[in-house]
Amino acid sequence: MRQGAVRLNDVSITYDRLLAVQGITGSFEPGSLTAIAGPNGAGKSTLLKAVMGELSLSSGSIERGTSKGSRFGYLPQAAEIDRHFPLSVADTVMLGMWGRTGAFGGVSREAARKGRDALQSVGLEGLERRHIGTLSAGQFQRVLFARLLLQDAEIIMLDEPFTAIDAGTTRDLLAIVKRWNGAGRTVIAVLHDFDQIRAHFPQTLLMARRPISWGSTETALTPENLLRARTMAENLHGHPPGEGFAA
Ligand SMILES: Nc1ncnc2c1ncn2[C@@H]1O[C@H](COP(=O)(O)OP(=O)(O)OP(=O)(O)O)[C@@H](O)[C@H]1O
Repeated sequence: MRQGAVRLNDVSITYDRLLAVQGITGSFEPGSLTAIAGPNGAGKSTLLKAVMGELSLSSGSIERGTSKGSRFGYLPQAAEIDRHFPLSVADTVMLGMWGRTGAFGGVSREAARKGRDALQSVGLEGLERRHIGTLSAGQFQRVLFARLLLQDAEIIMLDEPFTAIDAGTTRDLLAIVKRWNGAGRTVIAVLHDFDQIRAHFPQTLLMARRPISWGSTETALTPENLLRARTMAENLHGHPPGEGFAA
Protein backbone atom coordinates (compact mmCIF):
# COMPACT_ATOMS: atom_id res chain seq x y z
CA MET A 1 0.00 0.00 0.00
CA ARG A 2 2.96 2.28 0.58
CA GLN A 3 3.53 4.57 -2.36
CA GLY A 4 6.38 6.58 -3.81
CA ALA A 5 8.30 9.52 -2.45
CA VAL A 6 7.16 13.11 -2.87
CA ARG A 7 9.76 14.62 -5.18
CA LEU A 8 10.37 18.30 -5.72
CA ASN A 9 12.12 19.22 -8.94
CA ASP A 10 13.47 22.79 -8.98
CA VAL A 11 10.29 24.14 -7.40
CA SER A 12 9.64 27.90 -7.46
CA ILE A 13 6.51 29.71 -6.31
CA THR A 14 5.58 33.37 -6.72
CA TYR A 15 2.87 35.57 -5.23
CA ASP A 16 2.26 38.34 -7.76
CA ARG A 17 5.85 39.35 -8.30
CA LEU A 18 7.28 38.08 -5.01
CA LEU A 19 9.45 35.01 -5.43
CA ALA A 20 8.54 33.22 -2.18
CA VAL A 21 10.24 29.89 -2.94
CA GLN A 22 13.08 29.43 -5.38
CA GLY A 23 14.69 26.33 -6.84
CA ILE A 24 13.96 23.66 -4.22
CA THR A 25 14.96 20.14 -5.26
CA GLY A 26 14.80 17.00 -3.13
CA SER A 27 12.45 14.34 -1.87
CA PHE A 28 10.44 13.31 1.15
CA GLU A 29 10.95 9.56 1.27
CA PRO A 30 8.08 7.29 2.35
CA GLY A 31 8.13 6.90 6.12
CA SER A 32 10.54 9.80 6.69
CA LEU A 33 10.23 12.40 9.46
CA THR A 34 11.37 15.81 8.24
CA ALA A 35 11.50 19.28 9.77
CA ILE A 36 11.34 22.34 7.54
CA ALA A 37 13.23 25.20 9.18
CA GLY A 38 14.19 28.71 8.19
CA PRO A 39 13.72 32.33 9.19
CA ASN A 40 10.38 34.16 9.10
CA GLY A 41 9.20 34.72 5.56
CA ALA A 42 11.48 31.97 4.24
CA GLY A 43 8.66 30.35 2.23
CA LYS A 44 8.12 27.34 4.50
CA SER A 45 4.31 27.55 4.66
CA THR A 46 4.19 28.36 0.97
CA LEU A 47 6.15 25.22 0.18
CA LEU A 48 3.85 23.03 2.32
CA LYS A 49 0.78 24.41 0.55
CA ALA A 50 2.38 23.71 -2.81
CA VAL A 51 3.19 20.12 -1.82
CA MET A 52 -0.49 19.74 -0.86
CA GLY A 53 -1.43 21.02 -4.30
CA GLU A 54 -3.11 24.14 -2.89
CA LEU A 55 -0.79 26.55 -4.69
CA SER A 56 0.41 26.31 -8.26
CA LEU A 57 4.09 26.46 -9.09
CA SER A 58 5.65 29.20 -11.18
CA SER A 59 8.23 26.68 -12.38
CA GLY A 60 9.45 23.17 -11.61
CA SER A 61 7.31 20.19 -10.67
CA ILE A 62 6.21 18.06 -7.74
CA GLU A 63 5.72 14.31 -8.08
CA ARG A 64 3.26 13.13 -5.48
CA GLY A 65 3.25 9.42 -6.28
CA THR A 66 -0.51 9.54 -6.72
CA SER A 67 -3.04 12.16 -7.69
CA LYS A 68 -5.30 11.30 -4.77
CA GLY A 69 -5.61 14.29 -2.44
CA SER A 70 -6.61 11.99 0.42
CA ARG A 71 -3.01 10.88 0.60
CA PHE A 72 -2.24 14.16 2.44
CA GLY A 73 -3.27 15.39 5.86
CA TYR A 74 -2.56 19.05 6.62
CA LEU A 75 -2.51 21.11 9.80
CA PRO A 76 -2.41 24.81 8.95
CA GLN A 77 -0.85 27.46 11.20
CA ALA A 78 -3.14 28.30 14.11
CA ALA A 79 -3.44 31.89 12.88
CA GLU A 80 -5.11 30.69 9.66
CA ILE A 81 -8.00 28.98 11.45
CA ASP A 82 -11.18 30.83 12.36
CA ARG A 83 -12.35 29.49 15.71
CA HIS A 84 -15.45 31.69 15.78
CA PHE A 85 -17.19 29.33 13.44
CA PRO A 86 -19.96 27.67 15.51
CA LEU A 87 -18.63 24.13 15.63
CA SER A 88 -18.40 21.72 18.54
CA VAL A 89 -15.29 19.69 19.32
CA ALA A 90 -17.05 16.55 18.01
CA ASP A 91 -18.07 18.25 14.73
CA THR A 92 -14.56 19.53 14.17
CA VAL A 93 -13.02 16.12 14.72
CA MET A 94 -15.57 14.40 12.46
CA LEU A 95 -14.56 16.73 9.61
CA GLY A 96 -11.55 14.41 9.39
CA MET A 97 -13.89 11.77 7.96
CA TRP A 98 -15.10 13.93 5.07
CA GLY A 99 -12.73 12.28 2.65
CA ARG A 100 -14.59 9.01 3.13
CA THR A 101 -18.19 9.94 4.07
CA GLY A 102 -18.63 13.09 1.94
CA ALA A 103 -19.79 16.33 3.54
CA PHE A 104 -23.39 15.17 3.91
CA GLY A 105 -22.76 11.47 4.19
CA GLY A 106 -23.87 11.24 7.79
CA VAL A 107 -21.88 9.72 10.59
CA SER A 108 -22.13 5.99 11.03
CA ARG A 109 -21.87 4.36 14.43
CA GLU A 110 -18.45 3.07 13.43
CA ALA A 111 -17.31 6.57 12.46
CA ALA A 112 -18.62 8.01 15.73
CA ARG A 113 -16.68 5.37 17.65
CA LYS A 114 -13.51 6.27 15.76
CA GLY A 115 -14.15 9.93 16.59
CA ARG A 116 -14.45 9.13 20.29
CA ASP A 117 -11.28 7.02 20.14
CA ALA A 118 -9.41 9.84 18.44
CA LEU A 119 -10.52 12.33 21.10
CA GLN A 120 -9.49 9.91 23.80
CA SER A 121 -6.05 9.43 22.31
CA VAL A 122 -5.43 13.19 22.44
CA GLY A 123 -6.72 13.37 26.02
CA LEU A 124 -9.95 15.26 25.31
CA GLU A 125 -12.67 12.73 26.12
CA GLY A 126 -15.66 14.44 27.72
CA LEU A 127 -15.22 17.69 25.78
CA GLU A 128 -17.22 16.58 22.70
CA ARG A 129 -19.95 19.20 23.09
CA ARG A 130 -17.73 22.17 23.85
CA HIS A 131 -17.67 24.98 21.29
CA ILE A 132 -14.20 25.17 19.73
CA GLY A 133 -14.04 28.89 20.52
CA THR A 134 -13.96 28.11 24.25
CA LEU A 135 -10.89 25.87 24.14
CA SER A 136 -7.36 26.86 25.11
CA ALA A 137 -4.78 26.97 22.31
CA GLY A 138 -3.37 23.65 23.49
CA GLN A 139 -6.79 21.97 23.68
CA PHE A 140 -7.68 23.21 20.22
CA GLN A 141 -4.44 21.86 18.81
CA ARG A 142 -5.31 18.50 20.37
CA VAL A 143 -8.67 18.64 18.55
CA LEU A 144 -6.91 19.24 15.24
CA PHE A 145 -4.58 16.32 15.90
CA ALA A 146 -7.62 14.12 16.63
CA ARG A 147 -9.04 15.21 13.27
CA LEU A 148 -5.79 14.24 11.57
CA LEU A 149 -5.87 10.87 13.33
CA LEU A 150 -9.29 10.22 11.77
CA GLN A 151 -8.15 11.35 8.37
CA ASP A 152 -5.73 8.44 8.31
CA ALA A 153 -3.49 10.14 5.73
CA GLU A 154 -0.31 8.63 4.42
CA ILE A 155 1.60 11.92 4.42
CA ILE A 156 1.02 14.34 7.28
CA MET A 157 2.08 17.97 7.00
CA LEU A 158 2.13 20.17 10.09
CA ASP A 159 2.69 23.94 9.94
CA GLU A 160 4.21 25.10 13.25
CA PRO A 161 2.21 22.56 15.29
CA PHE A 162 3.80 23.49 18.63
CA THR A 163 3.97 27.27 18.38
CA ALA A 164 2.28 28.93 21.41
CA ILE A 165 1.40 25.50 22.82
CA ASP A 166 2.17 24.56 26.44
CA ALA A 167 4.93 22.06 27.24
CA GLY A 168 2.58 19.23 28.30
CA THR A 169 0.55 19.44 25.10
CA THR A 170 3.70 19.66 23.00
CA ARG A 171 5.01 16.49 24.64
CA ASP A 172 1.73 14.61 24.03
CA LEU A 173 1.41 15.78 20.41
CA LEU A 174 5.05 15.01 19.68
CA ALA A 175 4.37 11.47 20.90
CA ILE A 176 1.51 11.24 18.39
CA VAL A 177 3.79 12.50 15.61
CA LYS A 178 6.27 9.77 16.50
CA ARG A 179 3.54 7.12 16.57
CA TRP A 180 2.39 8.23 13.11
CA ASN A 181 5.92 7.96 11.84
CA GLY A 182 6.49 4.65 13.62
CA ALA A 183 3.47 3.30 11.74
CA GLY A 184 5.20 4.11 8.45
CA ARG A 185 3.60 7.47 7.67
CA THR A 186 5.62 10.32 6.22
CA VAL A 187 5.60 13.40 8.47
CA ILE A 188 6.74 16.88 7.42
CA ALA A 189 6.63 19.67 10.01
CA VAL A 190 7.52 23.35 9.86
CA LEU A 191 9.32 24.05 13.13
CA HIS A 192 11.27 26.88 14.73
CA ASP A 193 12.84 25.14 17.73
CA PHE A 194 16.22 23.75 16.70
CA ASP A 195 16.67 21.76 19.92
CA GLN A 196 13.34 20.06 19.28
CA ILE A 197 14.30 19.35 15.67
CA ARG A 198 17.65 17.89 16.70
CA ALA A 199 16.03 15.71 19.36
CA HIS A 200 13.11 14.34 17.35
CA PHE A 201 13.42 14.93 13.59
CA PRO A 202 16.03 12.87 11.71
CA GLN A 203 15.75 14.87 8.45
CA THR A 204 15.74 18.64 7.91
CA LEU A 205 15.16 20.98 5.00
CA LEU A 206 16.66 24.37 5.84
CA MET A 207 15.56 27.16 3.52
CA ALA A 208 15.51 30.92 3.14
CA ARG A 209 13.36 31.09 0.01
CA ARG A 210 16.25 29.26 -1.66
CA PRO A 211 17.39 25.88 -0.35
CA ILE A 212 20.29 25.92 2.10
CA SER A 213 20.50 22.25 3.06
CA TRP A 214 18.34 19.15 2.91
CA GLY A 215 19.43 15.89 4.49
CA SER A 216 20.13 14.39 7.89
CA THR A 217 19.45 16.96 10.60
CA GLU A 218 23.01 16.71 11.83
CA THR A 219 24.43 17.71 8.45
CA ALA A 220 21.65 20.17 7.58
CA LEU A 221 21.69 22.23 10.79
CA THR A 222 25.37 23.03 11.07
CA PRO A 223 26.39 26.45 12.45
CA GLU A 224 27.61 27.37 8.95
CA ASN A 225 24.25 26.56 7.35
CA LEU A 226 22.35 28.46 10.06
CA LEU A 227 24.60 31.44 9.49
CA ARG A 228 23.92 31.26 5.74
CA ALA A 229 20.18 31.17 6.43
CA ARG A 230 20.51 34.17 8.68
CA THR A 231 22.52 36.12 6.13
CA MET A 232 20.07 35.27 3.35
CA ALA A 233 17.18 36.40 5.55
CA GLU A 234 18.90 39.70 6.26
CA ASN A 235 19.28 40.20 2.53
CA LEU A 236 15.59 39.44 2.01
CA HIS A 237 14.26 41.72 4.69
CA GLY A 238 17.04 44.24 5.18
CA HIS A 239 17.17 43.39 8.90
CA PRO A 240 18.02 40.37 11.08
CA PRO A 241 15.43 37.57 11.09
CA GLY A 242 14.55 37.90 14.76
CA GLU A 243 15.45 36.33 18.06
CA GLY A 244 16.32 32.69 18.10
CA PHE A 245 17.57 32.38 14.57
CA ALA A 246 21.20 32.16 15.52
CA ALA A 247 23.71 29.41 15.08
N1 LIG B 1 -1.12 34.79 0.08
C1 LIG B 1 0.01 35.53 -0.05
N2 LIG B 1 0.03 36.57 -0.90
C2 LIG B 1 1.16 37.32 -1.07
N3 LIG B 1 2.32 37.09 -0.39
C3 LIG B 1 2.33 36.06 0.47
C4 LIG B 1 1.19 35.22 0.69
N4 LIG B 1 1.51 34.28 1.61
C5 LIG B 1 2.80 34.51 1.96
N5 LIG B 1 3.29 35.57 1.27
C6 LIG B 1 4.67 36.09 1.35
O1 LIG B 1 5.54 35.06 0.89
C7 LIG B 1 6.73 35.03 1.68
C8 LIG B 1 6.88 33.64 2.30
O2 LIG B 1 5.83 33.47 3.25
P1 LIG B 1 5.62 32.11 4.05
O3 LIG B 1 4.43 32.32 4.95
O4 LIG B 1 5.60 30.98 3.13
O5 LIG B 1 6.95 32.04 4.93
P2 LIG B 1 7.28 31.21 6.24
O6 LIG B 1 8.68 30.73 6.10
O7 LIG B 1 6.23 30.17 6.43
O8 LIG B 1 7.21 32.32 7.35
P3 LIG B 1 6.86 32.23 8.94
O9 LIG B 1 7.96 31.43 9.60
O10 LIG B 1 6.89 33.67 9.34
O11 LIG B 1 5.50 31.60 9.05
C9 LIG B 1 6.59 36.15 2.72
O12 LIG B 1 7.26 37.30 2.23
C10 LIG B 1 5.10 36.38 2.78
O13 LIG B 1 4.81 37.72 3.13
